[in-house]
Amino acid sequence: MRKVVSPRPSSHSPALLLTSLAGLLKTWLPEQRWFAGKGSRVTDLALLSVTELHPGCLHLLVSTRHGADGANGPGDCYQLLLGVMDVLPPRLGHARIGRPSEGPLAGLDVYDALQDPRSASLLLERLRSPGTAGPLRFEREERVTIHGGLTPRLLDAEQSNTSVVYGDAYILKVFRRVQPGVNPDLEVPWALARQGCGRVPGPLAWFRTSQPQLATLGVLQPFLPDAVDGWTLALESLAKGRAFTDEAYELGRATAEVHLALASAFPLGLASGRGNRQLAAAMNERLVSSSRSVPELRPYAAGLRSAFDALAAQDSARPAQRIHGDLHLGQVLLAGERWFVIDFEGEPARPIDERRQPQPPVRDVAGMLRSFDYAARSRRPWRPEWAQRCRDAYCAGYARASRWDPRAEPELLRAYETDRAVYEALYEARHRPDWLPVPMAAIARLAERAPAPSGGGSPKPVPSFHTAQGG
Ligand SMILES: Nc1ncnc2c1ncn2[C@@H]1O[C@H](COP(=O)(O)OP(=O)(O)O)[C@@H](O)[C@H]1O
Ligand SMILES: O=P(O)(O)O[C@H]1O[C@H](CO)[C@@H](O[C@H]2O[C@H](CO)[C@@H](O)[C@H](O)[C@H]2O)[C@H](O)[C@H]1O
Repeated sequence: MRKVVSPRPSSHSPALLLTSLAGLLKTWLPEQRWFAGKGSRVTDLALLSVTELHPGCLHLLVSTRHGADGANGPGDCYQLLLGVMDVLPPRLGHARIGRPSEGPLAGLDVYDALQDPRSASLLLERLRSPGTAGPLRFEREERVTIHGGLTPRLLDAEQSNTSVVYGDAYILKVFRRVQPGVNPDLEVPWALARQGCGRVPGPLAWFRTSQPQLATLGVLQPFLPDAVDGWTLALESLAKGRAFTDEAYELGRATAEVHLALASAFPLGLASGRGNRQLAAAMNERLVSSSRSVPELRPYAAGLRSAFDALAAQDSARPAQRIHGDLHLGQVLLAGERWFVIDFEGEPARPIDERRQPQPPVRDVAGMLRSFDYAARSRRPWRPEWAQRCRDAYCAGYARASRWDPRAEPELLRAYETDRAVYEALYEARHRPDWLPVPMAAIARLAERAPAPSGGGSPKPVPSFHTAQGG
């Protein structure tokens, strides 16, 4: 008979458990979408904490170094929930990580417990009743009812984290790459909910660890059951040859409303401390460090720098505030006729302290403008005019709600779009190498192009994503 095995962490030291798990995890981790080291070998792996969540389910924080980091890189921390059984039933076959040949778990099946409905349900129960488990602490909003007994399903989305949907009521995002500090995806929606901002689903419950340092591990939010994300809608509009300008306009308005709420909820930045020269210098530094990992960027470095130089040459200092930090079409959901903004984590590769710094809101605007370009370029025929119309509508909607039209400052937009495209090139090289041609097409254009007065202009044709892939 199959049985659930309970490898009690108290009886097996992390060092001993590692003898069972190191080999398996070194193979499994690089295959995961959320692992920041696609295609490179995990060179070092250590267990930072091990907690038994329930019999047969271990909560692990592991630190890894992979080939792309180099042997002396800082390493990354990942959150894993591992199930252990003597024989995995076929219904969980897809979740199998492997069977260790040595150590305390030798001969047992180890699997990704988030894909096991039983473990996912028990996690919801933990979140419903505040308390601790070793270094883990589960907390929740006191004033809301969180229902139990809902059927869990793993979200089948291309994600940086792993999300479980319970019934049609809640969505739990389990952060995979964990960094010390309060995750902005808890901090920001929590603060916006207190502002009464109706554009963001507010957190209902969350869990964190105190070891090896304080870090947010997961957030439960209301699930918007009929919502469709902006990326899906944009691709649909392209496929059907439909305009997306009404949606883009409303999205611009929603972005500006969220920015206004963020400006009230958090302290504003010192504009003088983030003058244009400093902003441009930081962008240039990111270009230099990204070019180390993405050699494809190197031929364009001088041209890209000219975008940052143009920003540095401007006199006015930039007002700064908390922003979304990684705004794109996949981070907005249309429910009925209303846009919601989700995923305030910021750019997941950056340190949390940096992501929490006030920034000029144009950074989010640039992220969304780049996203229209991504959508237009992700299928054939490439539709630059579709992206241009979306840009104009989005900026007009933004101007309507905020009284600032991003198109009025083309140098500013070019610098921020360039910075975003450099980030995207690094992101794609690490996570989805097949997609690298998409930001690279923009890199080629931004490196050559002086900004057009409307912030638009006809980009030079470059191979589309599918052409680049040979599709
Ligand atoms: N509150 C929600 N209601 C409905 N769907 C959601 C909600 N939050 C997230 N999603 C879905 O989950 C996907 C991934 O969420 P996201 O927070 O962007 O995770 P990640 O950071 O892992 O990419 C979204 O694209 C969306 O489809
Ligand atoms: O996982 P997150 O949503 O936190 O964001 C990361 O992954 C995104 C891809 O899923 C990536 O976005 C890039 O690709 C999108 C299309 O898949 C496109 O809409 C965005 O404009 C483009 O930046 C994002 O950069 C990354 O942080």
